[in-house]
Amino acid sequence: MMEVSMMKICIAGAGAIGCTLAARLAQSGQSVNVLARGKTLEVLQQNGIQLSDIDGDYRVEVNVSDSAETLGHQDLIFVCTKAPSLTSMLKLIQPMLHAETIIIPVVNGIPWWYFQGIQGRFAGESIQAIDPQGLMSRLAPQQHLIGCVVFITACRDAPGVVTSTTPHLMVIGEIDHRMSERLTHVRAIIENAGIEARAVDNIRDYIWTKVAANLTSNPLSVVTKGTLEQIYGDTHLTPLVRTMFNEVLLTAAAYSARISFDPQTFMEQGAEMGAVKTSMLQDYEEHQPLELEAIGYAVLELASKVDIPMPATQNLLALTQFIADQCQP
Ligand SMILES: NC(=O)C1=CN([C@@H]2O[C@H](COP(=O)(O)OP(=O)(O)OC[C@H]3O[C@@H](n4cnc5c(N)ncnc54)[C@H](OP(=O)(O)O)[C@@H]3O)[C@@H](O)[C@H]2O)C=CC1
Ligand SMILES: CC(C)(CO)C(=O)C(=O)O
Repeated sequence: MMEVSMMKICIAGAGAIGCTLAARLAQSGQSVNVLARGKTLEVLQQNGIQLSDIDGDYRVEVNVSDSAETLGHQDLIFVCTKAPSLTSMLKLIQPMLHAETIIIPVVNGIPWWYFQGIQGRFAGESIQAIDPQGLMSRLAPQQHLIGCVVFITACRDAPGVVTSTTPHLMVIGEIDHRMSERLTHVRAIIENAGIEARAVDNIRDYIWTKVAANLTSNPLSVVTKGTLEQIYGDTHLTPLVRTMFNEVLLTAAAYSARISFDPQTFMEQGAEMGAVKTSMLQDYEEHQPLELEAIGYAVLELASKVDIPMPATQNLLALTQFIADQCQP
């Protein structure tokens, strides 16, 4: 393990991704604070975090609280909630911020800060689907943010107990595309925790890549209850998936994003992942809110700004929304 200088680190949200990160960071010698609640808070206080991943099994102690005031000022906060909980978590972490605090949202979908930190036609605009009042931008101002795309597959078996069966990769980038010293430092901290970490000057390209994957599989999985092998392999579904890929790739291209895969190869690899349920199908089955705004409606909004029609995606999102609404208590 190489030497990296210590930072005061907090994981805000102790679910599948949060526990994976917290355990790996704590295992690497970082002192990790965790902001958690309810049953997870109790379990973490009593037993710590139990993680099984491809490198082994860990049980780690972490300093955990449901009070940001108690945890105090932090240098680095990984916000690890589902997209619908992001605003409330950004409110909760306010007491932990100091002038130099870095906030890394580890959340799927188009981020609220998409038009911040860059020039161009839409510079500084809010995304209505995610942050209509600009509240998130006020709670987590641009200078605190580093963007992130997470390629970790993790499952919370029980509160504080997480299994992950794939290699870990996190891509991080400044939202204004600078290769800053703090970016290098954070990359080293993540890498030192045994998670492959890439520091990039084009984080939005990675965001589009991940959104394309999520948008073509997650909503359709809720409608069909299909697994990844069915969505990307069943000939009844693949024409629709291909059409949605084309729509999202055209939109990404209109924002000059370079996507690093071709749809055919991606679909073949997706089908090979087997009987995997998407996270959105899992949320649906657990009656949790779906990440439709960040993964779906935000993309439609971006498409309409540049006059790209996305009829197949739009129809599928409407269908998904209808099904999700039936399941609300
Ligand atoms: N899991 C995966 O394999 C992958 C996930 N992602 C993305 O990463 C993000 C995080 O996902 P994941 O870890 O799976 O989500 P989880 O639902 O497992 O975890 C979210 C955690 O946030 C906690 N939380 C939410 N609001 C609060 C709050 N106000 N106070 C305290 N805790 C709070 C939840 O607590 P509680 O349990 O009490 O509700 C939960 O423990 C999502 O955007 C997801 O799409 C990306 C790639 C893969
Ligand atoms: C497995 C994958 C890539 C499917 O979109 C995913 O990230 C999810 O389930 O949310």
